[in-house]
Amino acid sequence: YHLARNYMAARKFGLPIIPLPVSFEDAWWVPLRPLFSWVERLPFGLGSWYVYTEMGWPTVDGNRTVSRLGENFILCSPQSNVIVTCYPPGIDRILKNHKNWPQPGAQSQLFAFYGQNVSSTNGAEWQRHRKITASAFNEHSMHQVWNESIKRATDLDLAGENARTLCRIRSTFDVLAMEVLAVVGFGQDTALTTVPPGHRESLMQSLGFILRHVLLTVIFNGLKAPDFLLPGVLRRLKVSVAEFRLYMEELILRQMQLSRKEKSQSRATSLLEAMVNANEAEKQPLQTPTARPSYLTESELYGNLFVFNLAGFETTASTMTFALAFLAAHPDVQEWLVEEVDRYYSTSRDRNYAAIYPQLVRCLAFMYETLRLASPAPLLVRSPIVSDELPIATSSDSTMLTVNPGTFVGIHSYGAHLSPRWGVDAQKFNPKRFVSTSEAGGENVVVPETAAYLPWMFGPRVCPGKKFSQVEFVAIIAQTLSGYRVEVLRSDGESDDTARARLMRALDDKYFNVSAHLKRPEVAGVQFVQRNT
Ligand code: HEM
Repeated sequence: YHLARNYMAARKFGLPIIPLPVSFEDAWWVPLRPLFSWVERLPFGLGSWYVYTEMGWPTVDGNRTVSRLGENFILCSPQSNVIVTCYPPGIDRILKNHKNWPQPGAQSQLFAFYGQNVSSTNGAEWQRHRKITASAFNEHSMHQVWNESIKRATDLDLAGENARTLCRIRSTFDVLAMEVLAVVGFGQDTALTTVPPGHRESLMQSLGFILRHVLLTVIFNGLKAPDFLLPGVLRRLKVSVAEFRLYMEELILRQMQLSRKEKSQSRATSLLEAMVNANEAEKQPLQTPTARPSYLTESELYGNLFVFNLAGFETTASTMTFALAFLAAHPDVQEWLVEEVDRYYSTSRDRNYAAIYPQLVRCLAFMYETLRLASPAPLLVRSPIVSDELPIATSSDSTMLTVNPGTFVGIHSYGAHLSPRWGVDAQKFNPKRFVSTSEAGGENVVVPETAAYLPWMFGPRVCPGKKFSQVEFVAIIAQTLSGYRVEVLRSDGESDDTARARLMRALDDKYFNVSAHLKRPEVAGVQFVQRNT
């Protein structure tokens, strides 16, 4: 009945409709979905709906559905209608008017199980969270990101462990990105992969397990059942959630002690310090909320700490994994990058951030292109508070669609990123598309005007870690390429071409879970070859 009702409503939009028996919004479907993967193999396309029933389906689908149905279509399920769009003027309209187009409830609460935070809130609440946390992302911390990333990349034993599967590349950069975040964001320089006294899991183990099972965490976190009644995965999840909370408690306690000791010294405020200070402000008596707009409650402190922990390393590690694989598969691009790295980075004595980072335009363009093809954020769902006119493209022309509150719009980043608007080579890896050269020969990163590009989103709610991730990525790439050539890992007797084709197939086979992951990262890899040998 609900499906029929929604289908009738969807028809009024005059867009192609994909009917679905279930939706990624159905909580009960989440744990059951893997059991139904056989549906996809049914004849006559009977199971073609299956791919759309997980939240990050564009990671798997790429722009296949867009090529078939156009830049706007509707996913119609018993739960709701989702108008999918990758039409640049439509995306612009939503992201630039974020106040009227918040994330709908269920999606926004996905990462709020430790408390409300900058990503789970909207309106004035969001502004409060954002002001406190974004203040720490200043040029001083970018210096730190640069130095720390170079140091950590130098410490990777690429000469010793020179052959790494993509699985190993991912775990290497999971840890590296987390280390950089821990030092710069939280002032913490401790081992993240060992289990310290008083703990049952390492920090990476507990965070990794929560993120792998994030939807189960959302659904079952509040469950008060005794352990012996829980299946193994939920028992382990309980441990990981408690363990990660303990890590956050220790971090906050250490920061409070440090703040007391260093009160008189003037130095830049770290992200953690800004959050702890805001929590201290909340505890001050006799202040009305209007008198202290900069405050975080205890649970909001934990909520934000968790969200920065996950947002700050997953996305970067995902990007690094795809980037190194693309690099290995495209030696010509690598040569082009090495030219820049040798000119500005390898020859510099002090590797000063302010002098060198702005010169590494090609390295940044390389990040842009990696994120165009392998975005960690495939579908951003929004819903208007008051009715709004959404520009859409139909098969014959462009027009406006009235979208009422309660209707969801899904911004399809893969559709936007792989659109023919990027040119005939839209499906190909080509970082040069992001570089413009001035008459004097200077190079700059530019996004082609006709296309929509939103790996970090844009508008007022753009990712606050955008520059953090750019500086980190460029530093790691420059440091790596200054010492190594990155090649495709070949099996015994395998030709270069066969190995490259195998690598590219592995890269095509991806799925979404918090960020982009490879389904079979163990079947291909890269090799680091020292450049001066
Ligand atoms: C390649 C790296 C990164 C990419 C592609 C990326 C992408 C994104 C995207 C698309 C969003 C919007 C999500 C949504 O609204 O649903 C977002 C939000 C966010 N990102 Fe990033 N991010 C990256 C790195 C980082 C880093 C390094 C940090 C922190 C150190 C960070 C912190 C955040 C936070 C806190 C939000 C929520 C902001 C808000 O809602 O106001 N991100 N990011």
